[in-house]
Amino acid sequence: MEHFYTIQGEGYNTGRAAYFLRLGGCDVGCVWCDVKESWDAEAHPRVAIADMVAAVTSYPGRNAVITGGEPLMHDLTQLTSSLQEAGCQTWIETSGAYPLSGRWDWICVSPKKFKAPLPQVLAEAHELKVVVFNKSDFKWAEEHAAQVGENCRLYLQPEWSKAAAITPLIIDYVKANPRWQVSLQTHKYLDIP
Ligand SMILES: C[S@@+](CC[C@H](N)C(=O)[O-])C[C@H]1O[C@@H](n2cnc3c(N)ncnc32)[C@H](O)[C@@H]1O
Ligand SMILES: Nc1nc2[nH]cc(C(=O)O)c2c(=O)[nH]1
Ligand code: SF4
Ligand SMILES: [Mg+2]
Repeated sequence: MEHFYTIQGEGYNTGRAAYFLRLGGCDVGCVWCDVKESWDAEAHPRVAIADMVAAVTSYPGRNAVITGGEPLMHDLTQLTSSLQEAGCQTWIETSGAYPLSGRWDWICVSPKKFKAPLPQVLAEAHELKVVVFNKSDFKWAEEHAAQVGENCRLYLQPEWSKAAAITPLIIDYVKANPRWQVSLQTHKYLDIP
């Protein structure tokens, strides 16, 4: 759908330069999704893997973030192999609703109520990033934290349109439950892509 070189704004790798490859197509249907224009895969042109890799390596950073849309609706085996052969780290942003394909250096799973994550994907996550939309989401976050591996990092991220009200609740929750960390969509505060 689009690709751009920027700073990873969210989660464990916040602040690091990364090239984002946003793949079209998602049927998860989050009411608050901040990229609804990505949902219809047919609305976006197909791009050859070699061209994606060339775009990534035309910048000095060597971190490639595959996001979407829901990137695991595509078979990512060839794309991730090609990126790694070109010397890139492969990071994914996924809801976990589809089976994992591809080879990954960092897997961020952001589970959704609208289409449940698969247990196998949660088990592989390096990072669990739960978007908090209302108070009941803290309990829901804990239910998913029980399904990840013991070294998985745990993040709570305010839903953007409710950030003013929700961020103070997240701060209190993390102070009381310190295995969780705060994740903000820092690129939106920085006004970068
Ligand atoms: C647009 S999604 C694309 C990748 C994948 N479909 C997913 O949901 O993880 C990228 C990240 O943005 C988060 N996100 C989307 N809309 C958001 C919003 N309104 N506020 C906060 N985070 C949001 C998602 O939870 C996910 O972690
Ligand atoms: N800067 C920046 N960081 C991000 N982290 C996850 C994003 C995404 O939409 O997947 C995203 C994004 O869209 N921009
Ligand atoms: S799974 Fe990701 S891309 Fe799909 S609707 Fe939800 S936030 Fe948007
Ligand atoms: Mg985004």
